This record gives sequence, C-alpha cells and structure tokens, in this order.
Amino acid sequence: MSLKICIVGAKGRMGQAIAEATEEAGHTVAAKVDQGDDLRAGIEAADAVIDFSYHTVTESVFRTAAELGKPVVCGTTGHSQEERAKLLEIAAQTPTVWAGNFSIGVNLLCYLVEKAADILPLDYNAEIVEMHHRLKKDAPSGTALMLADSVLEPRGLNHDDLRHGREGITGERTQREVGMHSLRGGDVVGDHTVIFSDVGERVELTHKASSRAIFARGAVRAAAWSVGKEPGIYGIREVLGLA
Ligand SMILES: NC(=O)C1=CN([C@@H]2O[C@H](COP(=O)(O)OP(=O)(O)OC[C@H]3O[C@@H](n4cnc5c(N)ncnc54)[C@H](OP(=O)(O)O)[C@@H]3O)[C@@H](O)[C@H]2O)C=CC1
Ligand SMILES: O=C(O)C1=N[C@H](C(=O)O)C[C@H](O)C1
Repeated sequence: MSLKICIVGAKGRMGQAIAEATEEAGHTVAAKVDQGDDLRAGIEAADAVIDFSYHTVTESVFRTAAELGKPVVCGTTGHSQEERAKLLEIAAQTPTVWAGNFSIGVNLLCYLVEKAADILPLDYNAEIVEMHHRLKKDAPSGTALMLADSVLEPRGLNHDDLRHGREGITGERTQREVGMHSLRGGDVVGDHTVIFSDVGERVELTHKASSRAIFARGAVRAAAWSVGKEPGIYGIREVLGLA
C-alpha cells in the first residue's frame, strides 16, 4: 500500500534521508514540516507522521497526531526523564512507534547485550561508549540509553546505577555502576560499544552505522506498519515481528 507521509524536521539530516527512503519504498511525501510551518496542516494531509527533529517538538507532534487520529513514528532523542513520562501518556492515545534507533543492526545489538548482561555476572563490569558527529545536540545518545536498558533490566539495576563519565577522585568502581561515555567529532554517523570487563578478559559488542539510510528505511517501514494499528506505544521489535 502506498502511503502519504508527513516528515517533521524535514530539512535536517534525517529528514532528508527519510524523504529519500519514502520515495524508495513507493510512498509519497505529503508534507514537510520545519520551524514556522503549520504542523497540523502537515499531519492532516498524511496517513502517518515521522518526526526526527528536536526534543521540545515531540509533545506537539504527539498531541496533534492523537487529535487527528494519525499514527506517529518518533526517532527524536534527547528527552529528559520528565519529558519522557509526559510524552508516554500522550503517545498511548494513537499508534506510536518510538525508538532511539531504527536500524536492524542496533536492535540486534540490544538483544545480544541483554543476553550477555544476563549470562555474565556483575564481575563483568559494563561500560557503554558512543561516538557521534560534532553537530549532535544531545548526550548520551538515545541508542546508548536503549543499550543501558538492555544491561540494567536483566541485572536488576536501574537508571540510578548509570554513571555519566568520570572525573577527579572517583573512588574504585562499584559492581553495580554502568559507565556511560559520549565522544563527539567529525562526521561519525553513530558508533556504539558495550564492554563487559572482568579480570583477565573482556567482551566487546559493537555496532557502527555508516549511513543514515539505515535509520530512515527503518522509520519508513515502521510508518507503514503503524497504519491501522490499535492506539499504543510500540517499539521496533514489534515492527520486525520479534516481540
Ligand atoms: N531514532 C533514530 O534511529 C535516529 C534518531 N536521530 C535523532 O533525530 C533527531 C534529528 O537528528 P538530525 O536530523 O541529525 O538533526 P538535524 O539538526 O539535522 O535536524 C533536525 C531538524 O529539526 C528541525 N526543527 C527544529 N525545531 C523544529 C520545530 N519546532 N518544528 C519542526 N522542525 C524543527 C531543525 O530545524 P532548524 O535547523 O531550523 O532548527 C532541523 O531541520 C535527533 O534527535 C537525533 O538524535 C537521528 C538519527 C537516527
Ligand atoms: O543524532 C544522531 O545522529 C543519531 N542519533 C540517534 C541516537 O541518539 O542514538 C541514533 C543514531 O545513533 C544517530
């Protein structure tokens, strides 16, 4: 089925990649929304909306889509815990696919990290390292936070156990803490590594993205999947039939 898609953040790096992926999949870009454009008119003209813009924009996208009964795919990252809690309530009112990373490879990585975190005891200390281009506005990346959940949940840990960088007299590393480290520079599309280190050996699981097309294709596939679904919040695993 050919869909009409509204892209929010259309002039951005991802917005442009999504326009290409939309045409490639045989769908049509019905509206391109950027700062100062009419969001409601854009969403009204489409069967589904794909938002890759900025964290402060997500609330109005979710509210407008819910009011108009249109499905949403959201790839925007950088929301605070407070923003996220509020957004989850609004997102549940319409079919919403929300993920910090729409690539198949990263979602496989999350699965593998969950298994490793479960199999390896806490002696295998987990640290997460991500690197992105110098224009990225948020840290840690949304993907790093997905990977953090993949470590925390099987180990019975929570977000209070995340340790964002280290500086000064830090004391010895505790068993529970999960280190989060963000590198920025150049044109890196997105690298993520989860390291499990014990005395004598370490296991490293890595994904490297070299093209934004992988995220864009995943988002367009999620948009096609979302049309006609019951209101609710879905992840990429549901889209891929893995949940
Ligand atoms: N989930 C995933 O798979 C992926 C997620 N991302 C995330 O997607 C988001 C966008 O990334 P990227 O494309 O690189 O960033 P860019 O900065 O290139 O693009 C963001 C776009 O959003 C626009 N924008 C800002 N405010 C508004 C507004 N009020 N209404 C409509 N548009 C607005 C910006 O316009 P202006 O420049 O005028 O401010 C810009 O064109 C980030 O949060 C990033 O982390 C990125 C890749 C993959
Ligand atoms: O801003 C980016 O570029 C990316 N953002 C997403 C994130 O925050 O994880 C996904 C990808 O790594 C690229």
